[in-house]
Amino acid sequence: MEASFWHKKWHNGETGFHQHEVNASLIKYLPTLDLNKQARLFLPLCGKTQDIEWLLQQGFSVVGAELSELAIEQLFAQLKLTPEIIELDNIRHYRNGNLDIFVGDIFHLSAAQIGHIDAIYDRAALVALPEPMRDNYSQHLIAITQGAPQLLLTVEYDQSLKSGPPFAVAATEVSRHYQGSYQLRLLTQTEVAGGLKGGISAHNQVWLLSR
Ligand SMILES: C[S@@+](CC[C@H](N)C(=O)[O-])C[C@H]1O[C@@H](n2cnc3c(N)ncnc32)[C@H](O)[C@@H]1O
Repeated sequence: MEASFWHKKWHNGETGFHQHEVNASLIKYLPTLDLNKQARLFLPLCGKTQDIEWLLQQGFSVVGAELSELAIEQLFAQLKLTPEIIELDNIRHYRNGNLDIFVGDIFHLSAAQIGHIDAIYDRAALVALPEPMRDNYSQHLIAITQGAPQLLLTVEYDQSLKSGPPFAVAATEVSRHYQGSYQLRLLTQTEVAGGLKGGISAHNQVWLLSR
């Protein structure tokens, strides 16, 4: 997906992926990461997800990466926080208290900029990217977080029936990206009620990727 695709989506308010409730799988399965109370979580391709506010309320530090500055302006407004904005090479750092958001292309974000990460929460990030980008994304994610454990949400359906995003990511693909760095555990698989757009049968999966 080109950057222009996402900028246009945010500009036109076509953000059907944005959930108005905290993600139920995050609440249910976050304890499987066995984090301490002050842990620092990374949300790649974070948008303006409500999950950020919930994680901050639990006492965690949150780090995000997002292409759209509009999304992050909306996020800080939603949180009623004023960001300090720092210009870095190729990326802009919005921060306030326990919240750090890097605005720009995640592929420009370095391990030094992101700092220590205790765990990754990937909701609608891996599945937002077309297949050729997913190989680079998964390896980059491991590299900049030193292989921090992950809670990973994926969706599986017949890709020939619909184009992404979200893209179908099968269990075999999750293994291909991550089995070299993690132990993989499928925590749950549930049918998408009513199917994806157009009623296409689909399943959501939640993975725990641990060391
Ligand atoms: C499907 S949305 C998911 C947003 C969020 N994770 C959520 O659950 O609401 C994907 C997001 O990734 C952002 N994005 C796409 N490509 C990106 C990239 N290369 N670097 C950083 N963000 C990117 C888009 O702007 C979009 O907000």
